[in-house]
Amino acid sequence: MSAAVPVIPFRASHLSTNERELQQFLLGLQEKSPRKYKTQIVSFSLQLDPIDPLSVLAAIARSDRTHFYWENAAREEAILGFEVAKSFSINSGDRFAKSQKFIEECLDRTVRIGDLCLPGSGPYLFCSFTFFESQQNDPSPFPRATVILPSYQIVRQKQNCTLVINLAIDCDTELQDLLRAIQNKIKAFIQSANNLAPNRSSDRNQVIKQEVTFQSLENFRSSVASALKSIQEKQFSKIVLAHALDVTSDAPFQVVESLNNLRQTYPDCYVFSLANGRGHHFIGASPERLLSVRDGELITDALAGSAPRGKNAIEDDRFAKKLLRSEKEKREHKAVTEFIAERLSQLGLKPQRSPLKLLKLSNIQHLWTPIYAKLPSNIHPLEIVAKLHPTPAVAGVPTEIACEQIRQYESFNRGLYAAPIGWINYQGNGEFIVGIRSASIEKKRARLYAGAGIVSGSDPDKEMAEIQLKFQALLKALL
Ligand SMILES: C=C(O[C@@H]1C=C(C(=O)O)C=C[C@H]1O)C(=O)O
Repeated sequence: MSAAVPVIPFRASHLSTNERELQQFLLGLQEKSPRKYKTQIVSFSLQLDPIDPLSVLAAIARSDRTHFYWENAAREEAILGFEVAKSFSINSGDRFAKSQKFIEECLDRTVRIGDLCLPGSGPYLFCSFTFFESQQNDPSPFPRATVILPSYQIVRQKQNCTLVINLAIDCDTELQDLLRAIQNKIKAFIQSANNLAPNRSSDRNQVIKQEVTFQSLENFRSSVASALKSIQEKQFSKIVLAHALDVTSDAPFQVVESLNNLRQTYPDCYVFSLANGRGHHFIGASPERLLSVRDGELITDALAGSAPRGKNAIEDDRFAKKLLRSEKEKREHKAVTEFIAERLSQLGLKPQRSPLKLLKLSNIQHLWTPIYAKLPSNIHPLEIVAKLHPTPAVAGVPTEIACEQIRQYESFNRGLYAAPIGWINYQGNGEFIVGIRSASIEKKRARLYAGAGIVSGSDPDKEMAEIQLKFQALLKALL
């Protein structure tokens, strides 16, 4: 559907002055509504004075409100979507193809108005998928596939902010009431979104830390030892085993404060939060990009092989050199690069690998190979997600056997841990990360996840130290 352009209040602060024109436009749309769809969507992009989307989240967050938050502090990019204009979720098979169909249909029924030259303008659809297509243990609070077109979306790119309002309109929609309600809501969240303080209450930190014991990690160590035996017997060559750490606090966890901590400590990671509107959150700071598509350029990261950061530059350099030279770590890493390159080639793409480098985060460093490819417009980002997930960075080699074994070894449901989470916009650009370094949160309870890749030559004690390091970093951010 082509984008019609009415008289437009391009700035959110001027919305009320142009209310009548906007209402006329929507009325015309309502009257001429094509019969193909009962409900049409109007996606309205406006310039917003610079605002921190996390402070808007602080202002609007409520346990019954769905949201999607995404930030890469180093790139000075943040995206917030909240409330639901249109959504799709399934718990059955073929989830990537069905999600793609929903997105295509949703965009087909959307009329885009406003200033579409603004960065981050037009509708974005937010997606999450569980690690496994079928869940065995307790059901996850997040379905196996969820796609949401939010009612409100704020995108910040450096100092530019864009507000997108997505309105679902059918012949019964009372336009005047709808427009008034929107204006009141926008006024309210802009007014109450103050800058966030740079955080941290050390008392709370104490409370949580005291309750956490790492005893259960013994099970992790014995799983690693047993997996190593199977690797020796050549049942598989790599497996990524994870552990879930349950933490309770005497007060509800503060999601926005935790996100604020995460973005300050991990500016190079993707900080994210998903709220399902029923009190469950999934948050984290992931260093691993499953894919990024911008104007026909695809980037995906092979990230596997780890070492701690040193206490000073000399020690750090020693750890880095050891990591870059380690045959075992390089084997673990190669399993991922080869898998990604092969899967992209199966889609007819020509992947180009960058030379091996290090990704240094504040607590850990990883072997990292960015992989690039030109992406023709007939390949949807979700087709790539379907092809790549799960990579050997979070599952193993061969994939199917590793996944079967993961189910045997891990007594918890992975849910969204290590699973694809991301967004796709109307231009076909999008980004997905792998949901690692993450926690699911419900009121006073949090479940933290951490995993490590096991190959021949892995040492159970070192793998245990690696996941302990990952847990400690997350615990610190949760306050
Ligand atoms: C599985 C996780 O991380 C993965 C495992 C890594 C490793 O074992 O070296 C490194 C990066 C990630 O691909 C996790 O953090 O939970």
